Amino acid sequence: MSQPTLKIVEKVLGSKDELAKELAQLIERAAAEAIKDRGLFTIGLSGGSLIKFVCNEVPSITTDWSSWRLLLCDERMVPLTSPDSTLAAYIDGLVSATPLTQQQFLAVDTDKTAAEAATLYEQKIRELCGDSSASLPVLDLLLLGVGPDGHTASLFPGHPLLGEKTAWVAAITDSPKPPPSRVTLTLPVINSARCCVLALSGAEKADMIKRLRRERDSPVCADHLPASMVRPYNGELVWLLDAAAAAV
Ligand SMILES: O=C1O[C@H](COP(=O)(O)O)[C@@H](O)[C@H](O)[C@H]1O
Repeated sequence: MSQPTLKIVEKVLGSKDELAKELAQLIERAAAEAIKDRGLFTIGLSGGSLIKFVCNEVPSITTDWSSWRLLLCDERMVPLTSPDSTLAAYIDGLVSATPLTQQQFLAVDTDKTAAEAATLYEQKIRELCGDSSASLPVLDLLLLGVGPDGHTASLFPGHPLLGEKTAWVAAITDSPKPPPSRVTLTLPVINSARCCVLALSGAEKADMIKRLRRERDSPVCADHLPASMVRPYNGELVWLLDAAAAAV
């Protein structure tokens, strides 16, 4: 059976700073559209290098901040005091620099087991979406990073979680990248979003990106890297690369 066509936009920016500015403009547009159409903007944030891109440029955009609801594409099971906490990094970078409040962020309960936290996080997203019986949520915008191994969120190459079909949020306790215990949005949730942005930067990722491009442009297969399984067929997939990452 042939796969539906995926709408892909790929942009190569000269530097990491330009990438951050492009990303901020995209977020500004997505927020304006979501708020106009639905009165709320739901945005999923990832950790790692993406945090700086978002925190450096997003505070200068024009938006109705009170209509934002921010969740995490994945979170490490560490307390907010840990330097590994993705939520803490965003609170630190965004709450003092914008009118956003900490209550607008959907926190993962990192004091629970990963399995309990995943169940609770799914409930929180169901409440946010206002439809407790929906089969999948339609989040406005997911910002995803890609690790040098091709992982995205906390979905790692060859991991059984890539086959998850029904849960919205899953626990992982054997992450190959530390810390080992995390929760993550699953592929069905990621691929139901209105827009997924992959932010790809750094020369160390260039070889992996060549492989990702090939995989992205061919039918999905079980041995593909997790980042090339990001295919929001009912929305749009945006790749933002800096020149070093895009080098062929
Ligand atoms: O561990 C993680 O890594 C990925 C990629 O991080 P990067 O620093 O290589 O960009 C990140 O997207 C994910 O959210 C995070 O938990």
